[in-house]
Amino acid sequence: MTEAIRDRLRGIPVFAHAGHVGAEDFEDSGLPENPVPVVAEWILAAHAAGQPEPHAMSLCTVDAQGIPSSRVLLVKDVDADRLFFATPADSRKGTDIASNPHVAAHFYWPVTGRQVRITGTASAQDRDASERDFAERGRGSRLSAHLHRPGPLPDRRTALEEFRRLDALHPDRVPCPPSWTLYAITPTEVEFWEAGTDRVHHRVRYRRDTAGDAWRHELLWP
Ligand SMILES: Cc1cc2nc3c(=O)[nH]c(=O)nc-3n(C[C@H](O)[C@H](O)[C@H](O)COP(=O)(O)O)c2cc1C
Repeated sequence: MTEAIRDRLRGIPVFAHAGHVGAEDFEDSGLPENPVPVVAEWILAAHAAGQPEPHAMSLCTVDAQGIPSSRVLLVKDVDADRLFFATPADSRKGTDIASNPHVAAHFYWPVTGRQVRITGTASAQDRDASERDFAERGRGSRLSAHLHRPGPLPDRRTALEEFRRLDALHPDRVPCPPSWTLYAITPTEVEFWEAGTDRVHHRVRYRRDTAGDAWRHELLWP
């Protein structure tokens, strides 16, 4: 008889690769006032430690009926206050954000044993910013952005044929689809979590006060 799934799952090691990249330093060197640039630092630290796609985050949106859904997206930029991602505005996530801007984002980097959870609001950026983002994508990504269509796909061959048709149609410049949109997430809460020895993990939560311009932080029990 094969080993029960339950036993197999419970036998998988956890935090085996956590590198403790600056684990103790994060608290001891004094916590920064603004957590947003630290998210970028943690992405880059995970990249340096060999984490594949360290800039991939899950993004949870909520539809007009209050039903949540999540998916993985790549972070395109981080500035002092915001994280940026790009997607079609008429996608499920884009439609959700249009009716409810509240989002949750999440990163987990096994190689550094860290996670970051973010809550905030998402807003569409202007056409110029969206077209600039599109222009910097690779040719394959630019072409495949034109494959985004509402409704079901009859079969996979249809998508491959359409990709070849678009490739021939746009031998040089690939136009930016009108729905392609750069979004900014403005966090109101950011929680940093780092695996600690003996499972005494580190947790620091930042929240913006009601005025929205000052960050406050506190340590949380593991
Ligand atoms: C690693 C990874 C990165 C992704 N990056 C993006 C992205 O930057 N933009 C995007 O629209 N979809 C991206 N996707 C696909 C999305 O996860 C999702 O399937 C798609 O956007 C449709 O989502 P929706 O139907 O909820 O709107 C990525 C998927 C993975 C696994």
